[in-house]
Amino acid sequence: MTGDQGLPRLNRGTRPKPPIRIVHLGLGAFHRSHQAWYTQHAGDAAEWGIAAFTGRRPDAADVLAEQDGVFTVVERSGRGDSFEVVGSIVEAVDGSDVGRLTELVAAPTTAVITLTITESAYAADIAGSAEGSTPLARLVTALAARRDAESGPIAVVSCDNLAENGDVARQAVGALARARDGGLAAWIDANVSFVSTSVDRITPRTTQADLDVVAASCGYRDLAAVVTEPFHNWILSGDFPAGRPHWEDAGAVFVDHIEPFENRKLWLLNGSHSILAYAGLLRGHATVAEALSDDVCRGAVEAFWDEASRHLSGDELQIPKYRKALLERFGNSRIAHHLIQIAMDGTTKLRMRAVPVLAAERSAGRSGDGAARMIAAWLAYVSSTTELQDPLAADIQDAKTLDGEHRTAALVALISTELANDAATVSQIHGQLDSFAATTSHA
Ligand SMILES: NC(=O)c1ccc[n+]([C@@H]2O[C@H](COP(=O)([O-])OP(=O)(O)OC[C@H]3O[C@@H](n4cnc5c(N)ncnc54)[C@H](O)[C@@H]3O)[C@@H](O)[C@H]2O)c1
Ligand SMILES: O=P(O)(O)OC[C@@H](O)[C@@H](O)[C@H](O)[C@H](O)CO
Repeated sequence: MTGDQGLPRLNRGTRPKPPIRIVHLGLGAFHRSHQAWYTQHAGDAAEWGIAAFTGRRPDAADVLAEQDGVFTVVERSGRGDSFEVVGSIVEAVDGSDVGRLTELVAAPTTAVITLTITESAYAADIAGSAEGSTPLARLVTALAARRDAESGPIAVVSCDNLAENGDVARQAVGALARARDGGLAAWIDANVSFVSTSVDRITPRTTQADLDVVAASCGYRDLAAVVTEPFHNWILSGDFPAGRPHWEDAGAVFVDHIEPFENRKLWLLNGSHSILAYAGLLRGHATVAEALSDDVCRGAVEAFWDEASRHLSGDELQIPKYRKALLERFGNSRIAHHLIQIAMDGTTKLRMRAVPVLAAERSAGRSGDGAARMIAAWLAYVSSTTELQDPLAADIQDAKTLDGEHRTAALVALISTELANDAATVSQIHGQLDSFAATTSHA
């Protein structure tokens, strides 16, 4: 029992309600701590309201709608918490309400569509979603309405942890549009700008304990609060043909070439997160901070970083400083970032976090042992559990019916067929399976 039942519920009160000019798909914790926060901190925030749609369930929209869209961002550092009410989301909608999505995307006043639909949602859509119930299928329906309304060009901004996320979104949306109507695909090609971004702000799932802290500290009940680290970063590359908020006022950076920044973040931060997730869970840890304090996990992270750093060139990347900052961010034990959350959807994530580094090291004539160990940790982890959330969960279970190196090859194939076809790489990964837990069985 939280003891906060007598407190008033957070509501908008006299806070301004900017007009909707941004539509967001994937109303999760990260959208609230990142894009909504940046929009609130733009100098022209009064002109930019967000209508945010959930992905699979209405819950987050229901809770936020009860608060007229406002919520608390708790910035949690090693020293303490600070609280800020964010009001940039002005409408929270159940994602299944395609009518409202269509209406908003078709409006000429809407200029930007942002996405945090998870990495797997792009692949699922590429595979085809005839029933139109996935976020990108809904987006294509809404873009068709924008074309019909002659409301002009618009920007789609992927904020998911994917390499070249703008291009991935373009291809997925394009494939879906072509399957429906070639004319629509051509219109999208000519009128929709797909912006690539690198997004960063560690934001774990909110817990009841977090909500209790907000109630005790702020004197109101907020069921949509998010807890995040003070650090925030947003690098964007691409055009905004209908305008955008002045996000640079909040620290966003616009660049011509995003790839080095994307790789730095995806490999050094997300890659090491994956190592800590699988190795840490195998070794009995629950959070990032706990896993990092284990020398075996920390050693695996450092070895992977050494390899990845060789393929991240350019003074502007400031790799030593970035690595040092990551150790501090991961070590913030006041943020309970649960490894089990990071461990989800491993097949999709490792394709971007381990495979490119392993391939680059191999091409340079080195072993790529650090990257191979990330894959080995994933393999050992999926072998040790039946509770998996992964788009290829059924294939993982099938592969687990095999033994020894056959099993390893079958599991590696779910991440990269090229690696799986290379017997030396399969043996290399197989040989590392016991790196993290002697008790795990891979027979
Ligand atoms: N949380 C972070 O620290 C963080 C940081 C950087 C980037 N991101 C990116 O943001 C994404 C979302 O993170 P979050 O913390 O908000 O997660 P979340 O679980 O809180 O929210 C994700 C949203 O996407 C929807 N969704 C999830 N899977 C879906 C699917 N397969 N199809 C359709 N909709 C789906 C959910 O319903 C929800 O609306 C991540 O996958 C990642 O790509 C997160
Ligand atoms: O969000 P995911 O599931 O892609 O990855 C899990 C974490 O690595 C990720 O959320 C990081 O915390 C985040 O990318 C930091 O900005």
